Amino acid sequence: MAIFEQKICTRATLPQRVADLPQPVVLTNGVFDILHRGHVTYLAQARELGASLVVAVNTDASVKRLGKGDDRPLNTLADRMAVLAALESVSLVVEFDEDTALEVVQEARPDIYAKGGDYVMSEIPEGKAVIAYGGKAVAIDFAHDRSTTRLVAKIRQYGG
Ligand SMILES: Nc1ncnc2c1ncn2[C@@H]1O[C@H](COP(=O)(O)OP(=O)(O)OP(=O)(O)O)[C@@H](O)[C@H]1O
Ligand SMILES: O=P(O)(O)O[C@@H]1O[C@H]([C@H](O)CO)[C@@H](O)[C@H](O)[C@@H]1O
Repeated sequence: MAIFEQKICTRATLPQRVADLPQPVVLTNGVFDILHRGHVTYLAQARELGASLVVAVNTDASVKRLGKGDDRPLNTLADRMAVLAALESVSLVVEFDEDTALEVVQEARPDIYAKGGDYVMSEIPEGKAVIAYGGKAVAIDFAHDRSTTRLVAKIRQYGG
């Protein structure tokens, strides 16, 4: 196992692993199917909001329920988590199988919850939960116009 894979933790150990991190802790969540420049810039900015960054990653079954396409995710949960764990900005990676990361937020109780600017914090369950217990919810503006879905379409167009 590569050393960075030690950043991957189970749901059962999440509260203790979060408590052991340098504080304050930022948490975000998402699919992160094919990592692109938008993602890595966004993750670096999220990490800068605090001293540690936890990334909660959708399981393959929960990605299917999001309706991004029958063939998504292209990368398995294990691969998506390993790639995220290898990033300098990321402190801890955990999976979640629910439709939203609300329960993960409630278990980890981060000081700050971050999401890309395509979400309105006061409208999503994770954002509402963090605000309710006195934490901060931050929407980070897109610095680069990129998307995994568009990358996949481009590869298919030129892939023959
Ligand atoms: N270009 C971008 N700039 C900044 N943040 C982004 C960008 N693309 C996605 N994000 C953020 O990264 C997280 C994971 O996004 P996601 O995996 O849905 O990326 P995506 O490229 O939009 O994927 P898809 O095209 O499959 O929907 C989300 O919090 C989202 O807000
Ligand atoms: O990568 P995505 O599609 O931005 O990630 C989704 O974010 C949703 C968001 O947190 C609003 O609740 C979440 O519900 C969904 O499970 C994906 O993580």
